[in-house]
Amino acid sequence: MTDRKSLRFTMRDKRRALSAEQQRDASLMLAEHLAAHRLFHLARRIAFYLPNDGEIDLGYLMEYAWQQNKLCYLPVLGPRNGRRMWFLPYHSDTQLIPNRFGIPEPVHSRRDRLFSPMSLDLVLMPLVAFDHAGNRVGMGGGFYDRTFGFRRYRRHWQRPWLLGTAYGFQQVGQIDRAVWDVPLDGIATEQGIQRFPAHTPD
Ligand SMILES: Nc1nc2c(c(=O)[nH]1)N(C=O)[C@@H](CNc1ccc(C(=O)N[C@@H](CCC(=O)O)C(=O)O)cc1)CN2
Ligand SMILES: Nc1ncnc2c1ncn2[C@@H]1O[C@H](COP(=O)(O)OP(=O)(O)OP(=O)(O)O)[C@@H](O)[C@H]1O
Repeated sequence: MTDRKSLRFTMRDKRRALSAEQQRDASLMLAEHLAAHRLFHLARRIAFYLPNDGEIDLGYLMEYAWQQNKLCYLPVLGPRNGRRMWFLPYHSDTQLIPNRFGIPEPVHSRRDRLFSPMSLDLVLMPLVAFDHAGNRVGMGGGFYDRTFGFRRYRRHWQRPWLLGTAYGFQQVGQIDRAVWDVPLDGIATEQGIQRFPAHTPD
């Protein structure tokens, strides 16, 4: 097994092994950190995800975002060969259907894919492991990297801001950056938020 593969394996196991109480406590703490953060306040259109495979749950933060009249979005997978994602609005009455990985996503038609991921202000990105420099290992599909690849070429308009969300224990020593990896602007865990200032406005 390659390093990346075995890292995915151990971290995903660890994530799934958390008790319901540990998961809830961490999710609440994460929501408190993010709700108090400037990037969250400045953002109007925010991409969330529904937790899968033991991922840290953004549900509490999403409730708060709705109360604040922010627009919340969820990823939907594009055609199988493209491996790109689109983002669809998500309200409490949005109809969901499981995608090919069993993760619920908003029911939609092709026309709904007109909303560009470029129009988002803030993207909360699930991840499997991260390091001190903001390098990230995801589930291995390359979906986030492909969808937000344009951020690697944007010099002045640095949106959407890309914030990884994870449990603190998902931090590891060092992850090699692949050429297609999109650098994160920060990482939020139940322990707090780390920013990588080279990529964010001050
Ligand atoms: N909550 C959440 N939603 C998300 C993602 C995510 O990481 N988390 N994604 C981020 O990219 C996209 C989905 N990507 C995924 C990629 C792989 C697997 C997965 O479980 N793979 C299985 C084998 C898959 C199969 O062929 O059936 C595995 O590795 O065990 C799941 C989601 C979009 N939505
Ligand atoms: N922008 C891109 N263009 C072409 N191929 C890409 C791009 N981004 C990723 N890939 C391909 O996708 C595969 C998976 O990438 P990687 O292992 O970095 O996924 P990941 O970051 O763990 O997953 P995700 O982004 O879905 O969370 C890689 O083997 C790579 O070939």
